[in-house]
Amino acid sequence: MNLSTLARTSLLHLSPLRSTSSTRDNATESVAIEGRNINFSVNTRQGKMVPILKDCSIRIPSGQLWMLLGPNGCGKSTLLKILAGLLTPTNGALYVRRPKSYVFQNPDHQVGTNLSLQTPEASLTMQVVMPTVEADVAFGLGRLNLTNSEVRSRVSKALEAVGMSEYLQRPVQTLSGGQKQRVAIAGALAEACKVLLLDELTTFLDESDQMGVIKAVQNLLDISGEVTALWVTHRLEELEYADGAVYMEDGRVIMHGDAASISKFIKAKQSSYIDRINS
Ligand SMILES: Nc1ncnc2c1ncn2[C@@H]1O[C@H](COP(=O)(O)OP(=O)(O)OP(=O)(O)O)[C@@H](O)[C@H]1O
Repeated sequence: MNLSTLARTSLLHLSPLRSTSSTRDNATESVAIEGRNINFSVNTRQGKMVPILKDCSIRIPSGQLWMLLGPNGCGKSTLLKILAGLLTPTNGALYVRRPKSYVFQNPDHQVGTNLSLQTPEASLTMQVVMPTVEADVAFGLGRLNLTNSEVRSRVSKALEAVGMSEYLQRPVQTLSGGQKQRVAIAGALAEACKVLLLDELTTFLDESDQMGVIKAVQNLLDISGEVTALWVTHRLEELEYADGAVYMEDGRVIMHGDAASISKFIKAKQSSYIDRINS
């Protein structure tokens, strides 16, 4: 999205909040992600303001895996990019625990890339080919002033958390799509990232790679107890791995809460749509 097309913004930064809901055993009571009445509009070339997000509010407890679902074009990626700090909302209030990391949809745009660009809101990564998985995960640590043994320890723990320890010396370009996604997540973890914003990671993956990535994310949340993940997906079946979910339509948050209720709600909508087109 072209930043020059953004409308004037009025963004309030929230302080860390407390939550009363918690479904993962080791979750704390604190909130890792909160957005209140987030609006986002773009100006078209004809000078018309087009609303993309309309009064979106979400609240995600720390230590949990939540999924963000909805039809094509409903605003999922836009909301995720706002949470990542890559886009600025037109107005609303926002809190996202730091450090936070946005992982791209296409693994080839993420792994072997890692040329970091820091903005006040987020870090962006650009493509530079790294020879091995170890070098790739370690790359972002270069700016942290760590000793070699600290770097090795962080890389090894991060790769262990995503089940990729045995790939340490593998050239990145020989990995499958799902393995590249897991290495990208390990890179964020090695930098002690507390919030993972994951944009349709499983879109380009086959079923076994898809499961590998979901399990890796679940595993690292279980191990750390303090990493929170928000996962954008189209796949309803992935909801069974989530602690909670947000369902959007036409730029609005329609439903927000436990994954089972949202799954039921979406299935009911789908079957009523199928009934309508069959009648
Ligand atoms: N710069 C822009 N100018 C005009 N419209 C835009 C711009 N960027 C995004 N949009 C529109 O905003 C809407 C939301 O886009 P977004 O990519 O957030 O949707 P999404 O739910 O992630 O879609 P998908 O599931 O297809 O990836 C879409 O209708 C898109 O066409």
